[in-house]
Amino acid sequence: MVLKAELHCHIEGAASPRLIEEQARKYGADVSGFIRDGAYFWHDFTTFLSAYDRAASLFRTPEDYALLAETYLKELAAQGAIYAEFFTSPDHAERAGLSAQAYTDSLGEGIMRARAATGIEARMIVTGVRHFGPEAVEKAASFAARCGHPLVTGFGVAGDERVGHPRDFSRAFAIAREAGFGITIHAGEFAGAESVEAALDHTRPSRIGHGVRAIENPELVRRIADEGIVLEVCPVSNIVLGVFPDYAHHPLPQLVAAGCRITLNSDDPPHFHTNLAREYAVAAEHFGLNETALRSVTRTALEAAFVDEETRGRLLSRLDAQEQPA
Ligand SMILES: Nc1ncnc2[nH]cnc12
Ligand SMILES: [Zn+2]
Repeated sequence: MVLKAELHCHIEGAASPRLIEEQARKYGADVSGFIRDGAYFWHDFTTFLSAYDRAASLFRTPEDYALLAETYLKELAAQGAIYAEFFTSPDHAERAGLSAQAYTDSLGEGIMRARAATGIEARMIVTGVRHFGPEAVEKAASFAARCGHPLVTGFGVAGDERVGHPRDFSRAFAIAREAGFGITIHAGEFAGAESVEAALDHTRPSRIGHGVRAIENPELVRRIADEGIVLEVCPVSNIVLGVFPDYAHHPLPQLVAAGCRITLNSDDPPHFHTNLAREYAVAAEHFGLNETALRSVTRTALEAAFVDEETRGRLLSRLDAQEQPA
């Protein structure tokens, strides 16, 4: 099995419907508005985001979050992943009544449990939510900068790309860069190439969440390739959310052919009926990536990971060891 790595997954979006139903029973909440017959139920990006918010509201204690992170990472390790970064959202935790610090510490506890059980290495990317506004995003960046958690190594922005403009978040990203965090921003998913270009210009990320609609502007694709910006591509998410009509129209092969560095990610796995193994299988089946190409996707993820060089070295040699014929 090809060793894998995931850089783009929202921890609240990784909660299975079953876990949400358990939480709903625990807190006496009604989830019939967004879960039916054991599956998430929404019909577009806006109703997906509201299902996401409602699911997130059912994680209210440190143990809830530790269990969520531990469960997600153990499942990932079982799919052959040796490394994972996931997006955290202090805003969602605070809206559920938990402090950002307690939230982050308990997710960190889940990471340690999963690492003890499976060896998987994981880090957290604190994110601001675009449609919660610039002040909220700046607050998330300031929290990340002062939280001092050793497993928080990145800052990003997610949420509704149709709201606001990257220039609104340049101060938040300056705070995060100042603190030495890796920088990634969602762009080029529900807005076009101009949104990706603005994200590059105003937030200077080393990675872009999705970024796939950069394909609309060949100049921009060349810039991404030349600058070595890594695209956190989420193929199944893009099809299920209707960013592209089908895999035949997904630009991943063109982006790779143009020299862009890409990784494969599940984004919000149970919402899109996917997981990391499925993303790799889709890339093999629909984009013609053979085992060597899939392994180089994992290598790109490890090279682009927001992780210390010693850990990066250890992960890369695990990948290389798999390459040597037994
Ligand atoms: N695919 C996505 N795009 C933007 N924000 C998100 N939050 C969770 N999943 C997301
Ligand atoms: Zn995402």
